Amino acid sequence: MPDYVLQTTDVAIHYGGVKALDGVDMTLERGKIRGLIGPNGAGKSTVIDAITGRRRLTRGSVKIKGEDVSALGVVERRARGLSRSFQRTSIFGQMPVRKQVELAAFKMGAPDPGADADDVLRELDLDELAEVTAADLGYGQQRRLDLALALVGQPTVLLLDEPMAGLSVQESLDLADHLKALTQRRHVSVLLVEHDMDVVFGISDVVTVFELGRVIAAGSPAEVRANPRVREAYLGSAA
Ligand SMILES: Nc1ncnc2c1ncn2[C@@H]1O[C@H](COP(=O)(O)OP(=O)(O)OP(=O)(O)O)[C@@H](O)[C@H]1O
Repeated sequence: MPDYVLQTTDVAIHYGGVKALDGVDMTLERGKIRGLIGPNGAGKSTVIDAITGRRRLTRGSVKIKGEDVSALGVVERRARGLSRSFQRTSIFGQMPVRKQVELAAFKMGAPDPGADADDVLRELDLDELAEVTAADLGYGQQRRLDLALALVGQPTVLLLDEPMAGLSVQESLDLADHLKALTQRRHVSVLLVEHDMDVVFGISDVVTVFELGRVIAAGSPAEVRANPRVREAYLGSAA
């Protein structure tokens, strides 16, 4: 049986009459990247909130490493190896880069927060900026700092909500390369919500396509690209 670090079964989140999610089955294998795509309002961010425990499920279950965590809160799920980044940056402007990464590592329970911070900063090419105040970083560097904050503490599963938002093409490709290398080196599994299709199809092992709160396709990037329903609903004839 595959080694699933994450599994959602029949997950539904309804807001009154709005079915933000309705019957989502999804898995994530260890060390793999699953890209989540779909039009605005399809339910991608809600899936992340369902997994982290930020939103209560109307129906269904979420498992981390085989354990049903549906009844657990955000902090308890974090302690089980779940980490996330946000669409909007979560950095503290006036604190130097290394200090806040070390603080995040400490909060995540890393045995040696300083060493963990140094490791992650090196892997993301931020080590030379360690003493710079975060507010003085360029936007692309701030997005890398966001990723560093989510990566410390050796999470098992990383949930990334539009990590490339606002980056130039070159910056996106650069961050994508780092992300791919990091998942392999750190054996972390990633759920990646991202509108940049070149990034999603370039680095994901598997891709899930959402529409109106439901999964309309899932498979390898090549399978998803070739799926007629996906081409019609989302990618357009040029895909
Ligand atoms: N708190 C809420 N109350 C009511 N409806 C909500 C709430 N949060 C989300 N929704 C609705 O749920 C649906 C899914 O929203 P969600 O933000 O998950 O989509 P998304 O795929 O992440 O979109 P985007 O790509 O624009 O970020 C939308 O119809 C949205 O309006």
